[in-house]
Amino acid sequence: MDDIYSLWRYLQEKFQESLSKVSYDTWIDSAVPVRLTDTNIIIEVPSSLHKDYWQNNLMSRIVEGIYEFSGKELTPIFMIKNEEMPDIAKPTVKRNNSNNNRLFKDAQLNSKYTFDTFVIGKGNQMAHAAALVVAEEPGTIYNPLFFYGGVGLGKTHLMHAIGHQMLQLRPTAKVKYVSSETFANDFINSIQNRTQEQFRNEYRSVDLLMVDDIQFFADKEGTQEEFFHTFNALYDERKQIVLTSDRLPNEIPKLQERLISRFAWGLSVDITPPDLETRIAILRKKANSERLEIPDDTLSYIAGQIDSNIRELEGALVRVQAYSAIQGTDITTSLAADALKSIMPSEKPKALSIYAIQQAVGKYYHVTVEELKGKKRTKGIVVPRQIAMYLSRVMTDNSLPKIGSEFGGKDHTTVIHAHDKIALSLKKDPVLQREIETIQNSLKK
Ligand SMILES: Nc1ncnc2c1ncn2[C@@H]1O[C@H](COP(=O)(O)OP(=O)(O)OP(=O)(O)O)[C@@H](O)[C@H]1O
Repeated sequence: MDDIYSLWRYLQEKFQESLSKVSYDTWIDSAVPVRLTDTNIIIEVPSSLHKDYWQNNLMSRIVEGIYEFSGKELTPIFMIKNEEMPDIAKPTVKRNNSNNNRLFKDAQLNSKYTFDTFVIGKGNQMAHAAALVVAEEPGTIYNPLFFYGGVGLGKTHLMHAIGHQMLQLRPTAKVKYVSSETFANDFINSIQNRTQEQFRNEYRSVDLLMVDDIQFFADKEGTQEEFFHTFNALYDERKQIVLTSDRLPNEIPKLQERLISRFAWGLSVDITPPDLETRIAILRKKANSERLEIPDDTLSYIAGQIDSNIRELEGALVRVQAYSAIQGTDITTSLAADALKSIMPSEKPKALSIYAIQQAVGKYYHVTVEELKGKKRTKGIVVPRQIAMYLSRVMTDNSLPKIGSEFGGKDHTTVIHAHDKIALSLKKDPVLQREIETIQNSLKK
């Protein structure tokens, strides 16, 4: 047989003809042929999700392609990047989807949030791949699909992309996207207006239900109850459910156990902040779509300034664009530096107040600022209080006694103790790390 590369090129062409561009880019482009033996071809893929997809959906086509090219029957073995070579896992059993023949236009999708406009990077590769699987094979493999991660990292974008892709493949599908607040409001209105049946018909007849930011279900007992039944009805019918949150279900305070366990039935994928290359690629794509001429070094400069939140990154580009329009000059790195000067975070943002930190921590852990400042020593309050003290110490320039006094007149040694305790826990507790990162990001918004 010719070498592995000619074979691979042949397979690539074959897949290029038969797959959509986004599928090709996701599955084929990310795969690397590693070795050819008498009986196998070994292919490296980026994640277990890619491996599953290959095994479930592309297996017969690749075997066929190899046979066409070489006349040999080889079995592909998929190896996950950076992992030891695995056995061939058994493909997941697929179920059939029931048909739906209503045309549904009111999906509430943002036309800009598609797979085409989504830039894939290390932090979102797995989430993107899972999103594509779900759009193409709703209700079968990953149900529910749960995205979690910090603010402005593309969770909503991916959800909408799933909706668009599914409607493109099945124009009659009924797709519904709502924020968790909309779900809660619709439910409450249906009680007030005695239209509960209509509400249930609406939510339980969709093929794809996407609910954004479900951390806001915390504290809403009745809504959780209703969502539980909506979830069950859809799941039993093998309809796809996609959810997002800023944290994992078991980290959402006051979320019912039975919901937590159901959310774990499917796949939970986190989205982490993009690295520099991805940030540059996002800016470049955005600049191209807006037909902006921006030199590469300027894009790198902007991407280097804003590192945690893509929404802010886009905001920076808009700012630079506006600045250049006002000045009537081209966009250059020095112009970008001038435009962004006032929004650049300093080492320690001095404007941040202890009160703002108390509010952010209180909101996250569902305790009041009064409780944070009070003396109650229950665990649900003590830890958030210590976190708020810790953040006041590291994110502001306030003195220890000043911080103590802002926490209901506590001694400065209490603040030192809180700081040291949280700093120590942070070293070994990834959950706490993520929680604190989320709070810090919300303070930078
Ligand atoms: N990988 C990406 N490629 C291109 N644009 C992206 C990407 N990720 C995010 N964006 C853009 O960043 C902005 C913020 O993304 P999005 O609203 O999806 O974030 P989010 O994670 O849902 O945030 P929140 O938690 O605040 O709801 C959007 O304009 C989105 O299009």
